[in-house]
Amino acid sequence: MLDVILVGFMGTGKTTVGEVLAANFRRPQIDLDAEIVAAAGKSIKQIFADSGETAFRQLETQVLQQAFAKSGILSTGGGVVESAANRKLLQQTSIPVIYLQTGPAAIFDRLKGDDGRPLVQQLGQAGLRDLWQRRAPLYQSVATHTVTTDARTPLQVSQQIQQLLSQEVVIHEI
Ligand SMILES: Nc1ncnc2c1ncn2[C@@H]1O[C@H](COP(=O)(O)OP(=O)(O)O)[C@@H](O)[C@H]1O
Ligand SMILES: O=C(O)C1=C[C@@H](OP(=O)(O)O)[C@@H](O)[C@H](O)C1
Ligand SMILES: [Mg+2]
Repeated sequence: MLDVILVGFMGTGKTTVGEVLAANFRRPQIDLDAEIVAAAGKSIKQIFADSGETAFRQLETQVLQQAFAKSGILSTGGGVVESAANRKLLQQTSIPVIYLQTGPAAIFDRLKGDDGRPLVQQLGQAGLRDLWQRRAPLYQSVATHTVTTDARTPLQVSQQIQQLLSQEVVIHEI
């Protein structure tokens, strides 16, 4: 069974924090982007270039569905909430869904030199901000908890998630 699912915009730290949590809990990390790359046999940039975003989203939904049969820490990609079917899966699960929330300025700062995210290049800073505004309520709609990351290191974010998860267990035990 999955322990926790991380959602949030690009650059909020889902992959990095997922790695820390996986190491701390001694659990596997499942990163949807890595699963997509493995399934397609090419990079995300190349999938977007060869087949377009729609094809990428289809693969993303497939690997999300498959991930629910696995164990560990699930790091999603920022666009996973674009699909209503994906949102339904995330809303219906009993697994905690943590929204890593970071403001657009900090996100752009983290990603401006990044070459692996096609949408960062396509949209630029203003376009990313618009996408952030449009997606923010979608992340809220699937999340059981929200953790802000602007002024926190990945280690601090992980510690806060661990604290939330330990409270979660206590609540279930009561
Ligand atoms: N809390 C944080 N503070 C500062 N930089 C961060 C933080 N979390 C992640 N980063 C950096 O932001 C970039 C994107 O992180 P990543 O984990 O790939 O995000 P995501 O998977 O959400 O897109 C990386 O360079 C990472 O080191
Ligand atoms: O937000 C998005 O639409 C995307 C986010 C990326 O994952 P990260 O959120 O891990 O960067 C990756 O799936 C792809 O570049 C598209
Ligand atoms: Mg990631």
